[in-house]
Amino acid sequence: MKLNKTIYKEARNYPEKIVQFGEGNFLRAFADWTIDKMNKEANFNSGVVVIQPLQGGLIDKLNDQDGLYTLYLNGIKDGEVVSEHAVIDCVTRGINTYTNYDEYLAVAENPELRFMISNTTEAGITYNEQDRLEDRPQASFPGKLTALLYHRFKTFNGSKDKGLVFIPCELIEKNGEKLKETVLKLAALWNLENDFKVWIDEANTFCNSLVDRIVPGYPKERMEEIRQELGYDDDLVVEGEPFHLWVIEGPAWVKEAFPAHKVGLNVLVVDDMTPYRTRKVRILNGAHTSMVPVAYLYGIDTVRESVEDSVVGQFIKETIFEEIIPTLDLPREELDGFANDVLDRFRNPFIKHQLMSISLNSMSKFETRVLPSILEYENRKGELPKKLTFSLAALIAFYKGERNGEKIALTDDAAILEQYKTLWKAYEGKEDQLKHIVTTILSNEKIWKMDLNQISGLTDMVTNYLSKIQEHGVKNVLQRMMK
Ligand SMILES: NC(=O)c1ccc[n+]([C@@H]2O[C@H](COP(=O)([O-])OP(=O)(O)OC[C@H]3O[C@@H](n4cnc5c(N)ncnc54)[C@H](O)[C@@H]3O)[C@@H](O)[C@H]2O)c1
Ligand SMILES: O=P(O)(O)OC[C@@H](O)[C@@H](O)[C@H](O)[C@H](O)CO
Repeated sequence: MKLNKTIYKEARNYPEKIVQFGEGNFLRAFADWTIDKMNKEANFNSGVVVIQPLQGGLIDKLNDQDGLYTLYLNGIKDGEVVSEHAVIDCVTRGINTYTNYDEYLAVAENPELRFMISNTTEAGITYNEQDRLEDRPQASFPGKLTALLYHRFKTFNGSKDKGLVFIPCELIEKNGEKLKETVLKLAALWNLENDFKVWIDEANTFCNSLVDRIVPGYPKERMEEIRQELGYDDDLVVEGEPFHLWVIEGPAWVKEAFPAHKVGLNVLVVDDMTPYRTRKVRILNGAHTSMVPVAYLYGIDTVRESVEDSVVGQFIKETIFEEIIPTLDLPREELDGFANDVLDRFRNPFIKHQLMSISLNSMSKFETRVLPSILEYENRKGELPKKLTFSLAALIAFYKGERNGEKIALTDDAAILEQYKTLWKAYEGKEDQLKHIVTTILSNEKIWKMDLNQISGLTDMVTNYLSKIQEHGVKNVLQRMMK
């Protein structure tokens, strides 16, 4: 028996006021949970129409379940064990733009539409100059969005009260500003009239936002147990931790328009989210991204096991407290407190956060989440941080795509994977090739936005670590390093 509105009779029908790009785990466990709570406890009365940004995805499953799914929140909150689950019913329908483009465009014609929420990973908010207004659909998320907004602008003759409030959740700096800038760039590329650009600018509000909740996603291994507990089948069960924080940088009126504070949620509307963002991205995400290649090649599969392992755990703690925190400007006590909470969250006994799931697009994540700590450490101390540099070497080894003779299912940009494939193919155990691999990867300015070979000593240090990793394996090298 599959979860749907026939078996879940409590499900309500809400008017669609929110369009959401992305049907992934995070948005369902965080943004839609927030909306669901506001609907149920503050009469927010808003439904969410979900757009699948890529050709493949979960939209068919979502529609098969009438937009319903079960969310589990498991962890420790204020020292108490929390384990709760609920059916989220704010999603009205899902649309695949590749098969139902007209239905997609028609979303723009709804006068009640008020918000846009997105999470298309760090790879999503990009300018694609191949996109055209006539495409059905445009390849990129901003391309699709610009077409939708243009249709709205036309439908309502540029009416100023039909603009939207944008709250993107992608973990990139100034996500709202970047999205607006990309939409305007596409409007220029497509030669759309100036009035449209003015409408984008004046009738719409692009907020920047920062999200925080660990969402490992579909609890594959516990599904039999969960099915027994729920008494129905649900292909979209999603699991997250109770902790949540959503910092929205925007005008003060957004707080009333999106009244999550009224239902006691940790959703802040602020003038400047920079300190929150830097702290979270560098400490939490930075620790995740830097631990992945090290811990995975060490032979560990999950975050909790990594933190609890005596060697890898020590590596992670020293990385955070000795190499990341000293590069940040908030009071030390506050940073230490946040980092200790993060380590507790990583130890959440209920959650099996797979390192491989965090490894998605690790190259761009390393650039945004870890590289700034390396650069700032070097800037402040005049030397390179050893553990973060070791992690960079381990990352290059990780992209060889093999752990103990088994293939690693790498997921990243096709061009990056191709580059690694070519480089590692030419290696064939030749020591001098390692420096070539490192130099080539570090010089990829598309990834790093600079040539990392220019950082004094980095190429040699990474090559040296990579050479040791190749010869002895991460486990042996790390065990010696952490003695
Ligand atoms: N899972 C977490 O713990 C968590 C917590 C905070 C933030 N996030 C953020 O959420 C993002 C997604 O995480 P998730 O767990 O929902 O992953 P997911 O794999 O479940 O969902 C990914 C979503 O991004 C879309 N997408 C992927 N690449 C895209 C591209 N190039 N263009 C447009 N859309 C694209 C997919 O269609 C899908 O909707 C992460 O990259 C991260 O920025 C996740
Ligand atoms: O979700 P990603 O893939 O961008 O990054 C992996 C994790 O670092 C991330 O999901 C954190 O768990 C999250 O950002 C916590 O709020």
